[in-house]
Amino acid sequence: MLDAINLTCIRDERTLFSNLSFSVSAGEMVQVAGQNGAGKTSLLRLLAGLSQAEEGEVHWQGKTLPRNRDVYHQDLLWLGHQPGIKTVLTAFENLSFFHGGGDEARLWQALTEAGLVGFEDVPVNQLSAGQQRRVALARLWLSHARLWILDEPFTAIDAAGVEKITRQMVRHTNEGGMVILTTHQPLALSFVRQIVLQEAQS
Ligand SMILES: Nc1ncnc2c1ncn2[C@@H]1O[C@H](COP(=O)(O)OP(=O)(O)OP(=O)(O)O)[C@@H](O)[C@H]1O
Repeated sequence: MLDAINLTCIRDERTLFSNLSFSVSAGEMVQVAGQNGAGKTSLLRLLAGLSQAEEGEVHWQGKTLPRNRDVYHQDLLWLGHQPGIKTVLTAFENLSFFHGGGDEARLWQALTEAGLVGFEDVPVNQLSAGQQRRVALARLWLSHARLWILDEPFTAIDAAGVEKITRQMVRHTNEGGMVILTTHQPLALSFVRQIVLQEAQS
């Protein structure tokens, strides 16, 4: 279980949120919502352990992130705003880099699911914006991480791609995984819990 406990986040002398507490359990999908600049990415980065809250703590399986860092890194799949891929490498090389171990069949399955077959040998910097995003998202078909934290996964993705990624997120939660995401697109899923960040205070 992930617990956010009394989180306060201040950026540029503005309090984005304060005393924010919630928990995410196995099988849950949570959407962090709010207008541009409300603090969604800032919250996701705190949850991923990439930045520190001014106050409060994030716990994974009952322990603070600093005390549980190794386990957390194994259990977490973080896909940030930036695709986080190496643009001089091909799609296939990127996926091999993230999920080495010689299981080429799984890499090909992920490339297929992500709609990248035929483009696997093209350097990523020659792919379209949506295809580059798909290289990052292909990890959703490779990862064994229990917790997925996804910042705007649908950016630059076409409608068919959005549907496919959504199905994969549902499959993950049905198997006991957890998903925390931000998206400005409506999610056609009734069971998604929303955490709405209100307008920033000055
Ligand atoms: N490292 C930083 N230094 C200074 N200000 C920051 C930093 N990171 C974020 N901010 C500010 O915090 C506010 C919230 O940013 P954040 O990216 O969390 O918003 P968001 O809700 O994800 O927005 P969007 O919907 O546009 O992606 C913004 O006003 C931003 O300028």
